[in-house]
Amino acid sequence: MKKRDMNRDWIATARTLSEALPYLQRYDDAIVVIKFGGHAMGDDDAMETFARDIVLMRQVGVNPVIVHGGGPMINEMLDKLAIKSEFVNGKRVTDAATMEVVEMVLSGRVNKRIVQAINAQGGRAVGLSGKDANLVMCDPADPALGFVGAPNRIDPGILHTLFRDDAIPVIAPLGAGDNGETFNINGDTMAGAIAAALKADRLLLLTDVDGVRDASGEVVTELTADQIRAMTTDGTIAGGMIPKTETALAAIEGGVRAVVILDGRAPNAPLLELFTDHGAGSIIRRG
Ligand SMILES: Nc1ncnc2c1ncn2[C@@H]1O[C@H](COP(=O)(O)OP(=O)(O)O)[C@@H](O)[C@H]1O
Ligand SMILES: CC(=O)N[C@@H](CCC(=O)OP(=O)(O)O)C(=O)O
Repeated sequence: MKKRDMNRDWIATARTLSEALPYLQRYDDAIVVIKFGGHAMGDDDAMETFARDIVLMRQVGVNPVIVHGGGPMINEMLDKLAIKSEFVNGKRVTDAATMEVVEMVLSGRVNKRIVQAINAQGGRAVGLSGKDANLVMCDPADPALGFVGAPNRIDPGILHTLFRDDAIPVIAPLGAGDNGETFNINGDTMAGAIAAALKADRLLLLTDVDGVRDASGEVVTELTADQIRAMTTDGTIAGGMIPKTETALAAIEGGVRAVVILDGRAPNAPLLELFTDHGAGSIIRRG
């Protein structure tokens, strides 16, 4: 069995504290940005487990930052309102009416659900979007996509303030434009941009597969930038995995130490990744 695939259930393994200590020390005061995608969110039990993991991370000295998605929840609300929606290269074409719904669902329902789940586990989560404290300013990504934003200026000051106050930032992927517009940002893009601005120690992209798979379907546990480019060119990396691997490369380029693509539905996935030798998913390292 490959190292990173081994025994996923770390909690059940009943490690002794002395075994766990080196990992805890390694991540003391580390900044770990976690992208929590709509497909990874699952039911209330999955949300509770995720929230418990995040609170534990904070308790052992990590500074977690959650950047969430919510694509499926936006789709559901657009359907109810009979607003049609389409994606181009993994990004939602966003007109003014769609933008209103996107903001309502992400900043309202999804953001507050995560905040509440973390706080119910004893954490101090604070919900915000890229519009708060000028965290993320955007340019239009592409005129054909409407109000889809490309982050151009990030001011992570508010996040450092929250770290000092023992709070856990939970960020909805929206940004502000220079002319008062609201922009919709792909969750992976947002997480990568924030991780780069913070020069994070780790960016965890939680998704609904156990890592990046090769042509034979095996998870590649360690990936290089060259491998990613080759696998994208030959079509092995496709669909929703393209924005993730692109985000990973951009984040590494921007100063993030390592990016991991892993299954957010697996119990305790973020803890397994940080606090075991075998880790979880596919890792892309800087340098
Ligand atoms: N090489 C690959 N390895 C793993 N998943 C891949 C690969 N190529 C494409 N995919 C697809 O990418 C999906 C993950 O992207 P997406 O559905 O957008 O995730 P999320 O909603 O979590 O952001 C996987 O479920 C899988 O169908
Ligand atoms: C521009 C763009 O596509 N924005 C996304 C934002 C939410 C998101 O990224 O959600 P997941 O991570 O759950 O896919 C959208 O409108 O769906």
